[in-house]
Formats: sequence, C-alpha cells, structure tokens
Amino acid sequence: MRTAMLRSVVKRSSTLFDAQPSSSYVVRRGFSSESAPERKVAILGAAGGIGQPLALLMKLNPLVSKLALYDIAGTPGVAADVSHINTRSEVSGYAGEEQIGQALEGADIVIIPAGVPRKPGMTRDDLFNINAGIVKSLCTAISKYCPHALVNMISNPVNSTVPIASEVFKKAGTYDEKKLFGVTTLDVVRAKTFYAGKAKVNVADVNVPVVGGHAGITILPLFSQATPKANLPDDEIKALTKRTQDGGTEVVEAKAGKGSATLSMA
Ligand SMILES: NC(=O)C1=CN([C@@H]2O[C@H](COP(=O)(O)OP(=O)(O)OC[C@H]3O[C@@H](n4cnc5c(N)ncnc54)[C@H](O)[C@@H]3O)[C@@H](O)[C@H]2O)C=CC1
Ligand SMILES: O=C([O-])CC(=O)C(=O)O
Repeated sequence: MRTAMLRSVVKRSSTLFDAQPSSSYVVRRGFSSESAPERKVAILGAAGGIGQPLALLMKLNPLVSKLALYDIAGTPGVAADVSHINTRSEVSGYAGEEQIGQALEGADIVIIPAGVPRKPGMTRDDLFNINAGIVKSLCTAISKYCPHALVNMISNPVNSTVPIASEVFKKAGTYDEKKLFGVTTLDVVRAKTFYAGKAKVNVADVNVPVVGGHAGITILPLFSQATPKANLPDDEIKALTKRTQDGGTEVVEAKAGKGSATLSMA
C-alpha cells in the first residue's frame, strides 16, 4: 500500500539540498540512481518509537530520494545513524520548530507519528488534548511549506486527528481529500495475522478487508470477506473481531507503560 502511494506521487522541486548544510542540521549524501524519480519524504516525530523504524524503512525504500527527519529533539542522531545505510536517499535531520520549514520544503509525502502514545488504562481519546495541538501546528506548517504533499496521519486518536488536519487545510485553502490519509493499515495487518492463525492458512495468502475508523468498535474487520475462505464458526469470528479491535490495547498492556505499538506500526 505504501509503495502504491509512493508510485502515484508526482515529482516536485526541492531547494533544500542545493543549499549548504548549516551546523544545526545534518545532510548526508546517499547513493544516487539516474533512472529512479526524485521523491522527498518527511517524517514528523522521527526520533520516536514509530519514527525511528519508519525512518529505517523509508531509507530502504528505493522510491525515496530524499528523507527529511524532523522532531522537537534527537533527529540529528537518528539522521546520522540512518544515513550510513547504503541506499540512494539523502538523509537530513531537523530539530526544533525553527527547522520545520526546511524539513517540509519540497516534500511529496509527509508522515506524522508525532505525539504521545497511550499508557495502560488509557483510551486513544485520552490523547486528544495533547495530540490535537501538535497535529494542528504541524498541519499549519504543511499548508505553508508543502501544500500539495500527501499527508499520512499516524498520531492518535486518528479518528479525530484526521478531521483536525482537514479543518486546518480547509482554513488554509490547501485541503485535498485525495491527499490526506489516516493510517489504519495496522488493523489490516493484525486482522490478517490473527485470521491466518485461526484458519491455519499461509499468512502471505490472506486478505481481510477492514473498514471504519481506528479505535475500538469503529474498527470493522470483514472476516466474512476474508480469503482464503475458512468457514470459521461464529464464535471464532467474534473472537477474531474483538482481538483485532483490541490489538492496540493488547500491545499497550504488554509494554506495561513503555508505549504502544511501534514496530508493527512502522
Ligand atoms: N495509527 C496507528 O495505527 C498508530 C498510531 N500510534 C500513535 O502514534 C503516535 C506516536 O507513537 P510513538 O512513536 O510510539 O510515540 P513516541 O513518544 O515514542 O514518539 C513520538 C515522537 O513525537 C515527537 N513529538 C512530540 N511533539 C512533537 C512536535 N510538536 N513536533 C514533532 N515531533 C513531536 C516526540 O519528541 C517523539 O519523538 C502516538 O500518538 C500513538 O498513539 C501508535 C501506534 C499505531
Ligand atoms: O493502541 C494504541 O494506542 C496505538 C494504536 O493505535 C494501535 O496499536 O493500533
């Protein structure tokens, strides 16, 4: 899904890498390829639990030519580390609000895992007050510096942060419903894994559509449409549905206060 999205992106110009790097951020040159198109990806919240493995995966993606890693702190170190991987993209680290413009300028895709994660006993909605403000300010910057970028919202509660982003973009006159995504792929990933285990089929062959939102009962895995067909009894379908809906809580509880899903998410 990520690859399909990246393939649909049109090249846009970027001036960032023509400039001399200042001492406050790092620019590391990667290996270039003549034939692959130029595409810049910016990760906002790149020093966090999701941001770091996501930065690694983006660095491994041959469709990415520039990777901008932005966070309030810690990104020069993450950028230095990831930049040593021998793939084509140039990696830059940006820390602090005064550098967000440089991080976003020319970005084709912006991925946002910035914000606080849940602790045991919390719902995703409990994150609203703090994450709403973070998302609002980041989306305001996106409107200003890369208004045409595809925006992938990971920060929770996704059911609310996506509407917040759309309102910010509408106010700025940059809203395009085809370019704003709430990232709920993890629900599909979980539904496939849990179904394969119950149905005793190869997980690589499994497809399970999931519709709705990204919190509790708003997550609707359609196991009736799952393939390969397995004719599981109703009680097993109910249990699979509940486990998929509660998958995030399962990880939050297992991590016991050290955050929520990061690796399966990235
Ligand atoms: N959509 C989904 O499927 C999932 C969403 N999440 C959500 O993703 C978010 C991040 O989770 P983690 O990476 O585990 O948290 P984390 O706390 O490990 O990392 C968050 C990062 O965001 C940064 N940050 C905070 N305010 C910022 C700002 N104004 N600008 C830029 N960066 C800022 C922090 O410095 C930190 O590095 C949480 O809200 C979590 O609930 C988590 C798992 C799955
Ligand atoms: O449950 C959480 O807080 C994180 C999340 O969205 C998930 O793992 O699906």
